Amino acid sequence: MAGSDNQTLVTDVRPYGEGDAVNVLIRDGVVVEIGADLSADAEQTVDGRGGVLLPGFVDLHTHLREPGREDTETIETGSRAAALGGYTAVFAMANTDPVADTAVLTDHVWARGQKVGLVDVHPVGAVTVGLGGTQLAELGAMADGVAGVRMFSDDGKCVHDPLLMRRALEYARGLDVLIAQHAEEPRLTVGAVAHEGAAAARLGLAGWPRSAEESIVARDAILARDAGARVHICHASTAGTVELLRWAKAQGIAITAEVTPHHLFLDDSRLATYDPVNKVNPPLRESSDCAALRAALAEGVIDCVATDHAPHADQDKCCEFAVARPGMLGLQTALSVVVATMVAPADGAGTLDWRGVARVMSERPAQIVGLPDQGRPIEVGEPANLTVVDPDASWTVDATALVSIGRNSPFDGMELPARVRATLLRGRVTALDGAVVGR
Ligand SMILES: NC(=O)N[C@@H](CC(=O)O)C(=O)O
Repeated sequence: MAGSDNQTLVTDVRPYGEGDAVNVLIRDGVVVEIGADLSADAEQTVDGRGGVLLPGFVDLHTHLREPGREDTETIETGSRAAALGGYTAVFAMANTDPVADTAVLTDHVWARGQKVGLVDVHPVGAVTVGLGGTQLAELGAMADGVAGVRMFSDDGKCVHDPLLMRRALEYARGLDVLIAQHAEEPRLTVGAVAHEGAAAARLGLAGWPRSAEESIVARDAILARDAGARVHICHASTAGTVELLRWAKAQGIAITAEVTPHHLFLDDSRLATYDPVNKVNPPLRESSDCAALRAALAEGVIDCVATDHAPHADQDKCCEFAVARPGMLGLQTALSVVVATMVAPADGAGTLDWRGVARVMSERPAQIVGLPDQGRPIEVGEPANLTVVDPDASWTVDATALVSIGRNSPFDGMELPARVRATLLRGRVTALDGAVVGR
């Protein structure tokens, strides 16, 4: 008998990895029942045996390259990677070509993401026209558009003019939107390609000092304080940034921050091969920075994990280190890297449990941008944006098997723990056992 076509049953899962396994019934995109002996005439049943049920992941920082560089990623291929990675919402950065600095473009990105239908693709609007850093973009028009843009960033570039940043924060406060800063004082990184430290010095690579990031984090915390605005720090990468965030939060400044999976895991010892797959902005730092970032994420000084998924074409990446584009793939490996660094690290000293994973990959990101239907508790009556994780799986990353068009994964060939088994967007299965499930 055909099942009821608006119902999905997820069986034998442990919400947040706690308690006994339960079945979860979803109807019309909403969780309607959770129970041990629950059965239902559902159209689709997801066998979650042994799985941990988490709220769907939310990525505040991804590059989908459409429009302009569809040879490296499109909204469709990026959405597929997101679904396979357990994501139900992603924020697509504005550094496309043309730049997403008008409502026409941000509304287009939103509409395209909805048409693909695998993940909610929220466009990030540019702070300045063309990411030029001299003239504010029409934040209000983008916020009022169909996409309802709620986050603005010149990511890839820093809004380095302090007066312009101040104005942006003042407007953002009025519009109740978020400015996300790529913290890099450009005068301190002219020609820089790697973290300024012993490894870069040995290899003859021009250095990107920690102070380039930290000076902007400190400045923007103070500007946000005086504007009474919220500010979000993209891809925090240094131990000093952690201390500045701790200070600013203690003052009551409305500052939040993200860390990428690669900055939690990889350090500048990776540079020794000169392989440009390890080139990224901000650069891979020292192992002491990685340790500080992990501790800050566990403690909540850093709020969340964001991928900074940055696909590039072979011709832009497989070339001399100094000229290669910075950036790494992240969507399909993020959960596994978070587990490898925070939940089940090799030394056995895990600092996050599954509830903590839900906090940093789903709840906090949704709260930071104010998404009402994401990062919600797993409870009856809540929207069924959900991810089933196999905590006992292990897999070897094969960059050629990832669904992004770019192949630039620094985790290629590594064996990583845990795997996303299923992703559900408003109750509809978008990924199952490593395959995308289309509409
Ligand atoms: N994070 C990266 O290394 N790359 C980003 C932009 C940037 O921040 O340089 C990209 O768009 O490729």
